[in-house]
Amino acid sequence: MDVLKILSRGAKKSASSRAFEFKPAPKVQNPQLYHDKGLKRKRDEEEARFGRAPDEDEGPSPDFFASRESKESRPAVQPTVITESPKEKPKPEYSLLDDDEVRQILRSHRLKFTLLSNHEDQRAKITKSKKKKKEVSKVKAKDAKKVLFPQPLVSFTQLRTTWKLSPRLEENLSSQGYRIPTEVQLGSLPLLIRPEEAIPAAAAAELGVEPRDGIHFLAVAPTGSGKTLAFLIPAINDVLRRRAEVTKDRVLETVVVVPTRELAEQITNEGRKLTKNTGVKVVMMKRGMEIPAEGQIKDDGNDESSSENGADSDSSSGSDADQNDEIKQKTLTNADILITTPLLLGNFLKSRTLPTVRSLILDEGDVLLEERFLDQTLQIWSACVNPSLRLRCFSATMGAHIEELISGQLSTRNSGDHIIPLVRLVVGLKDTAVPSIDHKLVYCATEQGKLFALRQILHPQSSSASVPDMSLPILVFTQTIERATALHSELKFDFPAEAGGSSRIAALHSSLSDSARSDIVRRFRSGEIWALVTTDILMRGLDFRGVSGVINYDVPTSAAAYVHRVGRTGRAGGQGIACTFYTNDDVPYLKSIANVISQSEKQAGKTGDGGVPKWLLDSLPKISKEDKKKLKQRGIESRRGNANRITTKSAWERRKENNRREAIASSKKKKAARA
Ligand SMILES: Nc1ncnc2c1ncn2[C@@H]1O[C@H](COP(=O)(O)OP(=O)(O)OP(=O)(O)O)[C@@H](O)[C@H]1O
Repeated sequence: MDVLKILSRGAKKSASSRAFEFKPAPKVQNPQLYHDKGLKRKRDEEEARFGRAPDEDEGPSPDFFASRESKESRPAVQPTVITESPKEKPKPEYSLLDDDEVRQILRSHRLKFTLLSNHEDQRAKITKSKKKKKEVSKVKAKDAKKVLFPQPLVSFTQLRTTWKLSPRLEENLSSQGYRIPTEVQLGSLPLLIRPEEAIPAAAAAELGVEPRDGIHFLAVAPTGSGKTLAFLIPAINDVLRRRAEVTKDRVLETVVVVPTRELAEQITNEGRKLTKNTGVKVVMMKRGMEIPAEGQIKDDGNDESSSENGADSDSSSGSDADQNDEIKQKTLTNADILITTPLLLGNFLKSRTLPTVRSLILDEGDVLLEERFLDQTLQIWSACVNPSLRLRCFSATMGAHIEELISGQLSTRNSGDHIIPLVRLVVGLKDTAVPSIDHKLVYCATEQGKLFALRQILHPQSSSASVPDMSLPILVFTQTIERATALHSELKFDFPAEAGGSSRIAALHSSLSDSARSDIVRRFRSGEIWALVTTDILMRGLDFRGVSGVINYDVPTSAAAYVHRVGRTGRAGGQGIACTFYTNDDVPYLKSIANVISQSEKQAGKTGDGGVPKWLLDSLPKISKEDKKKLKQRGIESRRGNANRITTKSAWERRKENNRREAIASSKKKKAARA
């Protein structure tokens, strides 16, 4: 093994490996996936036009978020109050893009908005007519008319000037280094912050919708395209806006549901950065936590966004305070925004309701509405009984059945004639594509061949045509916990002591304790761990900025799983490589993955055979629906309970080899020191 080669790819500086530098993630110049140069010029003009503060002679614009002093020193301004009657709606005091400009921007960024039906009668009509094949095309034609062209966000500065975002929130965004909105942010933010302005009145009237009371929203956008900010910014702004307009009391306003605790932790951290000095509190749901009933805890006026669980903040004086203390001892979550997994909140809820929640966000919504989480997600949804509840659902993949389920659920919640529109945004041409990265399919004759190929990637000794050149850190996905553990044991002693030894590799799966999982994620983020072996537990939503590559040691069990796994690299416009090993056992199931690769390359405008040669794509067999389902549930059958096939040597042999290696290294060191 070429130790020097390994060391030169080193990670975090440590006492033992001071000489090795962690290879930084490539700088992201532009977080957008789709933009053409012609349009960029156009957008620069837009930025010049909208990215400035309003001129004085334009008159003051209403500012709900201005500090008390500045509000007092200004002449009284009538805020843009959302009035009851649509006729009385005041005109916005800023100019918006005209229809042609909007269409041009949306098209060139490949953003498509559709108004979906969530009205019982309409849905019934569509279902009925879908049965009659002849009428399907009519329905499609009718649907095509429901394309929307809402105002896009041309720059983050425009959030403040045009969309009246809280200045503190805007400051926090800016201090985090966000400059240019990504496509999904460009499309969603105006619509989620001020739908009544983002959808032109004429278009709303033509489509028969009234966005004044908000919209339900479904967004499908590539992995790593910034969906988290697209839902967090409006959620935080809603809290600030309510505090400025209605009441300062802290109530649980938004619930964000995500499939794993790692993702909950990540979103909570992101939320806390954005809410710094705003007084908005983002809390991650933990075991044993309770949510206070409305009015149980009064707002203490502190900025608690940095406290761990909300139970340890100072309280106000008097009897309320005593009562609060008592309640807080039971670790109540005194939160504005709660981030949770379905199980944690579901366990707390039982038959309770969440009457104050106005916004339910399902991040990775498709998986939350699939069999595994469906009951708990619907339980949470039903507990959100506030008539103003708005659903926001985000993912990189979204099957048609999930959209059906959402619109069906919404139609059962409609009350009277007042129907809240359901808008879908799709970024890119197809959701089953990851255009931002290089995809490689690598054939291995045997399971041992996979191990050999992985070792070649981890420790390149000679250039090999069969495996791509990948730099560390990498994520390695296996099919089961047993296989992740076995692969980790196999590779544990591969890194020499000078490079940090076995501490450079770890395995993360659901059998570990919460604290062990958090610790591994932390060490992987910091660059201490160079190769993380895991299961599908880490495939969704996790944002490890430095990850330069993903290896599918075991083939993913669906096209969606492929999209999410490989999407852990090449994020925010960065580059990455995804390498998928396959053996003869995988060939019958490879078609859907090969299709994703081919689709991704098409979207990225790549020509040639690239990751999947045409002959392979054409020759792969199609898989039946039944087999697809079975594969998703159980994985490749021959790999189940067969973790031992991963190893080539016994643990005893590996340990012996490692000891010998370490002894040689230390004697070399001693010799060098003596010389
Ligand atoms: N406007 C922006 N400019 C630069 N970087 C951004 C921008 N928006 C988000 N990012 C960064 O992009 C990365 C990916 O964002 P995020 O995790 O929200 O992606 P995602 O779309 O939710 O991905 P996934 O589908 O995998 O969950 C993060 O590191 C985030 O900080």
